[in-house]
Amino acid sequence: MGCTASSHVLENYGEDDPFLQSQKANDAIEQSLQMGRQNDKNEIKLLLLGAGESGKSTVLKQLKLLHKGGFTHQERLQYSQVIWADAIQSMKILVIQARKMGISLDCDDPINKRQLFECKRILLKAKALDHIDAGMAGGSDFLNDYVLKYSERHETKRRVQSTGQARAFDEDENSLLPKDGDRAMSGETIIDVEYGFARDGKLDLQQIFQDLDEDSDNDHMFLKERLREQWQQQQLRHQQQHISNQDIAHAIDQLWKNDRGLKQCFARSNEFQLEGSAPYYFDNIQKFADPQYVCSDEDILRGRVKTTGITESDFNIGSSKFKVLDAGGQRSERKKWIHCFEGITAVLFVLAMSEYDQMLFEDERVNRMHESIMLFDALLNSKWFRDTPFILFLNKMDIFEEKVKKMPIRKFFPDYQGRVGNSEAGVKYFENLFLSLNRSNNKPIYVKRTCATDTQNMKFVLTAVTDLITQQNLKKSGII
Ligand SMILES: Nc1nc2c(ncn2[C@@H]2O[C@H](COP(=O)(O)OP(=O)(O)OP(=O)(O)O)[C@@H](O)[C@H]2O)c(=O)[nH]1
Ligand SMILES: [Mg+2]
Repeated sequence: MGCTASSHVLENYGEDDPFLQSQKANDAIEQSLQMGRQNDKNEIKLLLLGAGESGKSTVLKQLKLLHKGGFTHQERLQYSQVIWADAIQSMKILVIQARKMGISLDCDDPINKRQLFECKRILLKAKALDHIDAGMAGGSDFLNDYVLKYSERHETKRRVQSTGQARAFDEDENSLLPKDGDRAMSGETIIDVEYGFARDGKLDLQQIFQDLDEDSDNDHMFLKERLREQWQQQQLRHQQQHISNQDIAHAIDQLWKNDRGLKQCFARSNEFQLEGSAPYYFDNIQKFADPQYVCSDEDILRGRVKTTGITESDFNIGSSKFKVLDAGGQRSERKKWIHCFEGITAVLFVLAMSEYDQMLFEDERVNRMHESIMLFDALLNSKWFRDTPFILFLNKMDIFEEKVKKMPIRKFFPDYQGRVGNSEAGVKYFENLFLSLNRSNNKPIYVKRTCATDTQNMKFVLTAVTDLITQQNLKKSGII
């Protein structure tokens, strides 16, 4: 109506009349709004969902490699810091867990395995934060995550932070309000208990002892003892020889290659929390030790930076515009999911197939595969996605295929009838289990087997998936 009326009225005005000028401006704005609405309608919104560590961000990284020319220099520098710190901490975890599990280590033998004993001494003395640029690694986000991951003291906190419920996500808007367990860690004293670091990088042992003394938990006796040792060591610290990155890399390399106990411990790493890419870090430890090292594409795909919140990335794929939303998958992140549920063209659910024998990082009482089943069920049958197609990525197939040879699926899923070691039977079992959760007759689920760290595999899969979604979208909007 505005258009006809205004063109009729306009005939009575000269070109430079202020009224005419303002009408023209209004028309232009209206036209651009309409175009915007049209573009929004044509834009494909793809939402990446799944449990923490399943590989969502790795899928997004592959999309960036395929359609955005790859990673920035800044990202490459960030990952070289993060990976070096994770490599040091992951090897320490193996030593500590081996002791907890009663596995005897070659490196604990100062007489017959003198060299390995010395390597272990160097490793345990090294403080990862001393050897990286924490600012470049991601600043306070990195430090928060680091403490949560590597302080024994935070095992219970992880659970509290995750809200402790087996809930998938909050369908109820009211439940989006912060709860007791949601307190951000940033307001608290951040101390890496094991290595005695306060947030500002200074040792705050007095505070640590105070915290531990208040805590009557006997589990902390071991920790207290270790802290006392650390404290004594700190007194000597300035007189001690500086440990170089090369010393640490050499120690990790030797321990990884030659300590039989550490190998046994690694074989049981489903019983504790260890970075999935730790073997990759250890195999390539020399390059990560170089402070000038700039990460390759493969390093970035293997590296792990937990997603906090929801990130949006735009891609032009063929003649379509894609907006890809990547959501953090850990429990504490899921309350944010509901904010991006509207107007989604397709949900891409990433499942880590290899994690059928592992427990959640957020709650070590819960099996990761069970968590994914519960999550997929809740999302697939939610009111938000009644008419939304789902794509299910059976991810981490490379690890799964190796793992099924040694770790029987039936141990964790008693109704599994397939042969031990038969990966095809295992994949079919989990695929059918997930497909059986679909309570709608007309909602398609497309399944793809993936190894998100493999660029060749992902190029093939992602091309097929983006083609499929584009076709579906064109059909839905009546264009074809
Ligand atoms: N071997 C192997 N590693 C994988 C695969 N997919 C992902 N990873 C690794 O798994 C780790 C976690 O991957 P992310 O992509 O960060 O997981 P995420 O789902 O985004 O995790 P959140 O952000 O916490 O929700 C990274 O170290 C990846 O390199 C895979 O198919 N094979
Ligand atoms: Mg992520």
